[in-house]
Amino acid sequence: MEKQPRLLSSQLLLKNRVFEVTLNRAILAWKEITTKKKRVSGSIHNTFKVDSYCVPVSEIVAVRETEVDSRTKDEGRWQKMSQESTEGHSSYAFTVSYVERGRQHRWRCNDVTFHCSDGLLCQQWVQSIREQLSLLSSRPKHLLVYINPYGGKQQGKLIYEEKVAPLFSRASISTDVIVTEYANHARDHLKVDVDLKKYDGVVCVGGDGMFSEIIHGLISRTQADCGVDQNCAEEKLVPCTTRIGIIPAGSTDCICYATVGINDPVTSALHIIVGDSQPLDVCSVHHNNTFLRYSVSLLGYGFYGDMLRDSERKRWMGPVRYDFSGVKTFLTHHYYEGTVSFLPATDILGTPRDKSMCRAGCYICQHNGQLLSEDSQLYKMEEDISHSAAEMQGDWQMIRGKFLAINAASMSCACPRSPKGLSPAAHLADGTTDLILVRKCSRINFLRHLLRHTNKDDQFDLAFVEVHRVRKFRFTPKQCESDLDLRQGGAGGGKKLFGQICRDHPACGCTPINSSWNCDGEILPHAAIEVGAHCQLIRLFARGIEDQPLFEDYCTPSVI
Ligand SMILES: CCCCCCCCCCCCC/C=C/[C@@H](O)[C@H](CO)NC(=O)CCCCCCCCCCCCCCC
Ligand SMILES: Nc1ncnc2c1ncn2[C@@H]1O[C@H](COP(=O)(O)OP(=O)(O)OP(=O)(O)O)[C@@H](O)[C@H]1O
Ligand SMILES: [Ca+2]
Repeated sequence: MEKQPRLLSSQLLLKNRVFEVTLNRAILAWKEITTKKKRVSGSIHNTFKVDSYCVPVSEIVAVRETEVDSRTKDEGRWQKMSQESTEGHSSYAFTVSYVERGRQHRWRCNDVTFHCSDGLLCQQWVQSIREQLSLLSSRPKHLLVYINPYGGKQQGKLIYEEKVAPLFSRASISTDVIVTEYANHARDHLKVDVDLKKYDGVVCVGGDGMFSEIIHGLISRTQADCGVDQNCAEEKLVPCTTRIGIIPAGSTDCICYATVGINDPVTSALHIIVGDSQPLDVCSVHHNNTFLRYSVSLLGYGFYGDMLRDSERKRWMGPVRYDFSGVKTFLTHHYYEGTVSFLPATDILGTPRDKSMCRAGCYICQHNGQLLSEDSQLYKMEEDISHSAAEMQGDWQMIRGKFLAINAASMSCACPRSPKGLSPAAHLADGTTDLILVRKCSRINFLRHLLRHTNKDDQFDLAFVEVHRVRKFRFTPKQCESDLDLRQGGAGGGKKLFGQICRDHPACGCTPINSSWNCDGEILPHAAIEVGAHCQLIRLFARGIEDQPLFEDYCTPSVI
């Protein structure tokens, strides 16, 4: 690795011990060298114990001059250390706030205070660190915050005021805060009213439903500004440039959990402050060439759709509603007939059965997404051509059957209920979704499948379960299948008829013969849908789940 030139180096006091403190463009480091007496088989030896710590500049939250309490002044120590430097008998200090890693991907903001012998040196340190921080161009300075006061356990406002706002102000981030007054308030505000150029990002305090509002607002706004028609399922959507931060305060918080590794408000606030960026795939859902919704986590028909429909009536219960409705839906054991057709993603790295998972800096996402380089533009054009060629050649596969669940997971969907998620090897930004088909089976077998979401066993390694990594898929419930046959027989004309039958058929999407689609926690109004994955359409203030260190020394700043 290239060695960075030193910007500053001084001997400073920390907790009454002398440290050599150095700053370069990338790292703030401090190292203590003390002589200690050690008794070895009866005789005394002098040994050196070296305590060294370092913090990447990119993980420094802020630096400030600190008032030194006269009772704790380190004058005596300074005199011992150097007669010269303590001539004025005064002490000055500055405090650096930085990211400290805890267990299970938790981040905390920790402080370290260095004492200097003179005020000028202290100011020089503060100024130098601030200069380095100001060079970090990906950090947000001004944010628009939406708080859902009714999400999860209704703690959104409190969480923001007590845990997040103080960190933002320490990091000199200014905010405009809107507490939502009704459902879709944030979505509609973003769609039309907000001057997005004023902000470096949008933050939502709430759950997956609140996040969904934000992405609907931002994506629709971006398409409208660029003249893209969302109703056309074949349109290539324009990526949103405004990054989104999620402060988890919902019931499932799966998007936060799967992109950060934990649903913890302080951890998420710190990822926003350091200016992380994680692209995310988005699926568009259409019915009969009409746009319905976007999905980033789960599109689930059958089990998860029925569970959601039941749980909506129990909102008053808070997050446990999902467990009640989950057990009830499990006991009901409904299956649904229909046809799933899908376009497998054959030209990419990775499969849903991989043992390795999507992690921070994921190579598979980078490769499959071919981020923003000139090559990638070329690649994308070729890719588009080859996709449409594949579609025309009829690489679509079709499965007709009776299903307990049809799930499309565009990310792992890891959450506290299932830390590995619905599709553990799914990728956040590879431009695909994992289509999981659970065929009709006995209750006990379905329970085995569900239980495997919570332990190390493979939930796909069962005869009645199959999983495909796809770019697009369609579902047609049995009641609309006659139309599907027509559609395959004749190109354009069939499409019109498909819509006709679906709309006129009383059983389509609204009677108990069919299930409903759970689209990131919202019920869709139609059972017959057409889904397409859009690679890296949005960006979050996150970095993906970090690999855990091999040895469990979680006490950052990292000990060198
Ligand atoms: C025996 C224990 C089995 C546990 C199986 C747990 C599997 C959990 C998989 C979670 C997947 C979450 C996907 C995320 C979806 C979000 O876009 C959406 C919006 O927030 N959340 C939900 O739809 C809310 C989803 C909430 C899912 C709760 C499912 C609870 C199932 C309970 C089944 C119990 C059977 C017991 C039989 C005696
Ligand atoms: N002021 C408000 N009043 C009523 N509903 C609101 C308000 N603001 C937002 N909402 C709606 O509340 C719904 C649920 O919110 P949210 O996602 O924050 O919590 P949750 O459903 O408990 O959590 P999760 O989505 O993680 O399961 C969202 O669909 C959102 O549209
Ligand atoms: Ca994906």
